[in-house]
Amino acid sequence: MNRQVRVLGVPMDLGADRRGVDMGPSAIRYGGLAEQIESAGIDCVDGGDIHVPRPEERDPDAGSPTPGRAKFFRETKEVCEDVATAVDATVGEGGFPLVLGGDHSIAVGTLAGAARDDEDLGVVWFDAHGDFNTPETTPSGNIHGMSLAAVLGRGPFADHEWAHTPAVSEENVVIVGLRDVDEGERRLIRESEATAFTMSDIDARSAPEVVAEALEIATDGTDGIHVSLDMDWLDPTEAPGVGTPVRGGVSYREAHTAMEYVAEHHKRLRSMEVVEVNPILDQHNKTAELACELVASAFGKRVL
Ligand SMILES: NC(=[NH2+])NCCC[C@H](N)C(=O)O
Ligand SMILES: [Mn+2]
Ligand SMILES: [Mn+2]
Repeated sequence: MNRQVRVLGVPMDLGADRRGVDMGPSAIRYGGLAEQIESAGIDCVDGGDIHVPRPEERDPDAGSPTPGRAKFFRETKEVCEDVATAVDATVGEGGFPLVLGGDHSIAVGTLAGAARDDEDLGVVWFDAHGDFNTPETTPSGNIHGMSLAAVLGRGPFADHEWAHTPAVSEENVVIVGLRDVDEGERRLIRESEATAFTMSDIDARSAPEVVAEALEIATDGTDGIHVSLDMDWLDPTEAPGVGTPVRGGVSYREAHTAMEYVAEHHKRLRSMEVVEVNPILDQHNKTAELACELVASAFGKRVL
């Protein structure tokens, strides 16, 4: 990577059921983010945090297209618009936005800000989950389980300009590491043109092979790629500090190798986010520290 990295914290917990994920950005900074990025030989500045409404300022049903089925819709929109503005400015100045969550709903803002009207953007979504629910299919009403569907303009998100990012086409979207999918969400993923590599694919073919293909799909015919790293992609033994852990995730080494492959595409890399770190559920900040290490690998840090 040859650009200056600008760190942007988003202490967002509106899109998730588990309070504590709002402390993710501090935990990641405290876990040594700046040092790790600098050890990869990359210049880094901290752009501070985006404001997230306090609990007493929130209304769970305001603005939701289906009341109760997309909780904190209005507040999520406001935060994502601010994230988009900051990411857009960073990209515009030739910097590289690294967005720290917070829950995965912030991806809506990151992608809106990273995208450019006349360009196509590829997305690699490292996650145990598809985040492909819509307000019609969600079992929880939590927007972090809908963020990818929102970006793609699925269901009622089609009518919401802040969420739907037309620069991202389904054929350039790849989910990697899928192992927990809801009933209605399964149908949406199957019918979509997005590619989903499950943990079974990784078992059968190896993580490096699957990740290499995912990057190929996301870069093929696009002008840049966004990498979205949900820490629950990893096995909970490595990353216990997440709100929705699922057994059977990738190992520590597989995750590093994947990020090393990401680094090989540094010229196409437009933006990255690391989400779902919840220090309240963590063990001695292990998950946040791992997040910092993985970022360094994605930015080119190597063993030798
Ligand atoms: N970004 C995440 N951790 N998403 C978890 C989503 C869980 C579940 N599929 C839901 O819709 O609520
Ligand atoms: Mn996710
Ligand atoms: Mn997840």
